[in-house]
Amino acid sequence: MISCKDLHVTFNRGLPTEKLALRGIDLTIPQGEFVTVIGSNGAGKSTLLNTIAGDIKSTKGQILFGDRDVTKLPATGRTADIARVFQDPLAGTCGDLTVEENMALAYGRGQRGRLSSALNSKMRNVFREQLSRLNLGLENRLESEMGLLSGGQRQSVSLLMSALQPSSILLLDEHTAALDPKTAALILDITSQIIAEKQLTVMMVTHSMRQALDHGSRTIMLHEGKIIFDLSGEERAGYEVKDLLNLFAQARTDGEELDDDKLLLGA
Ligand SMILES: Nc1ncnc2c1ncn2[C@@H]1O[C@H](COP(=O)(O)OP(=O)(O)OP(=O)(O)O)[C@@H](O)[C@H]1O
Repeated sequence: MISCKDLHVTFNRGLPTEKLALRGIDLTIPQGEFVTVIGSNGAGKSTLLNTIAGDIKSTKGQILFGDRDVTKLPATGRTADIARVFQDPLAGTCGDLTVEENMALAYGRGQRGRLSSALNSKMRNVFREQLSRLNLGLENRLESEMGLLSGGQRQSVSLLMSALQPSSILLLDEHTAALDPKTAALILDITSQIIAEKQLTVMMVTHSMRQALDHGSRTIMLHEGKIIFDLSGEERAGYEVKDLLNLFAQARTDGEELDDDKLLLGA
């Protein structure tokens, strides 16, 4: 479970460039729930994920994993709980290492205290089996340098690496945005399979309202550092993209319109 209580983040505090990026986020995600996160540019989506991961320090409020208060814990103290996949396929893997070496690093996280990062045939079999799920032929490229793979192939491996880790939380920050539509669909499919198999608690940021409604069981929308709606259950099941746009319009009492082309075009 992830709980954020009155979470605030201010960048450049006290400077003319001060920016209130999160303004009191109250959010509880039970273990095993898959939440999609939408919002216009600069709404605070990445800041929220990065603060939960410990890369950004909150200025006020609390973050709990289950009943454990992790607010003051640095990112390194949270890596056992969290797996992440980023928008940039280069961000989650090491280009100079081979596919199997990258996967061994993720696998090693789950086997602490053992000589698990030394590659052996059992591990290679696990990696081959995982990679064959992708139907990209990567099970035959264990010894290829990661840097030689395409963006989509690399993102697929990042995702499988998150499944090899022992973590219970998966944070996906627009992880299909840089991919072509066919590869993006494949990655989303594998994402859903991994989430279901591991019963992960998931936050997936997306600019596509359609994707946000089609995946997971709950959708939140951020705007100017606040959650402006939180949809789940039957209400969400009957929603279409136009309904999300209407909700956004209703939440903006000042009549402001959504002017994020990416969000709208990615409908
Ligand atoms: N390190 C930083 N220093 C100063 N301001 C920052 C920093 N990181 C983010 N911001 C600002 O905080 C606000 C929220 O940014 P954030 O990246 O979380 O938005 P986002 O919803 O992920 O947007 P996008 O969809 O464009 O990626 C923005 O105004 C952004 O410019």
